[in-house]
Amino acid sequence: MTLLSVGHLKKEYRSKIKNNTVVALADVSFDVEKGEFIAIMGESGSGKSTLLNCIATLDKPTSGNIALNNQNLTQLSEKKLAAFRRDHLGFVFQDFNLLDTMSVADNIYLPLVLAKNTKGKEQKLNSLATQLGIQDLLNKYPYELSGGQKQRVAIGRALVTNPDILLGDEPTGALDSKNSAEILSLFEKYNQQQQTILMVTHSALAASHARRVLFIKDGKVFHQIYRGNRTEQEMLLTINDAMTNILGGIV
Ligand SMILES: Nc1ncnc2c1ncn2[C@@H]1O[C@H](COP(=O)(O)OP(=O)(O)OP(=O)(O)O)[C@@H](O)[C@H]1O
Repeated sequence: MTLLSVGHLKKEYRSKIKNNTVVALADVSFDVEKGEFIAIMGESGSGKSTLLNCIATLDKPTSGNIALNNQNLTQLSEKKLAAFRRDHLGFVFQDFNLLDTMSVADNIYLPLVLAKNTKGKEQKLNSLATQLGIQDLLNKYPYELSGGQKQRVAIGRALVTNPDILLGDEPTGALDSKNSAEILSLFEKYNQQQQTILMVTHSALAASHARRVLFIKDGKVFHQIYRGNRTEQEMLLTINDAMTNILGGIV
């Protein structure tokens, strides 16, 4: 079943000062099936974050369509978009974006509180905390945590509303290799439970955990690799080959 459909997406940024235009996305089209785990790769400036921000409804495309569950997001009002983000999307960022003035538990509760949907919140928190291995951190504050711990909390906050899709912008970008591996195996675990995930990354190693990798170049989807039956190691080699042969090795 198609969950997300991106059609002929174009995004131009106009510079008011220099009066020039940057085409961040020229013509991007792809579909995401429910339960997929997709990594988006491309060299710096290729438009990965722009694409993710348009899907996240944080940025407006110049033209084209984005539909989630057949609902066209490019036509929703600002007010409806805020509710849409809250109810349907989960976000994980490179720099965690936790609120330092709130405990770990309250950070995870926050999306439920904003949605006025706090029924059963303790049970949801406890279940996530067990899966994420953060039971002992719930009364701590984000500034007391390591990067890996912060990202596990951020995943809890992203998933507490059962979002249709989990969006990650370089979710392992600020982590060392051990913590990156832990976060990626959590992504894989949730994906095995049918959580749809779309993640932007520079890292071939991170992308090798995904089931499909899309390469963005010249503002378009230039190439894609399905993992199929490849092991992570085989997928990593395939991604590295693609980066060398197709993108010139500069992702
Ligand atoms: N708000 C903005 N105003 C003007 N130009 C922008 C803006 N945001 C992005 N751009 C330009 O759009 C292009 C794509 O940027 P984007 O951040 O999406 O790339 P990226 O692939 O995520 O890069 P990186 O990997 O370095 O984060 C770049 O040329 C960038 O300079």
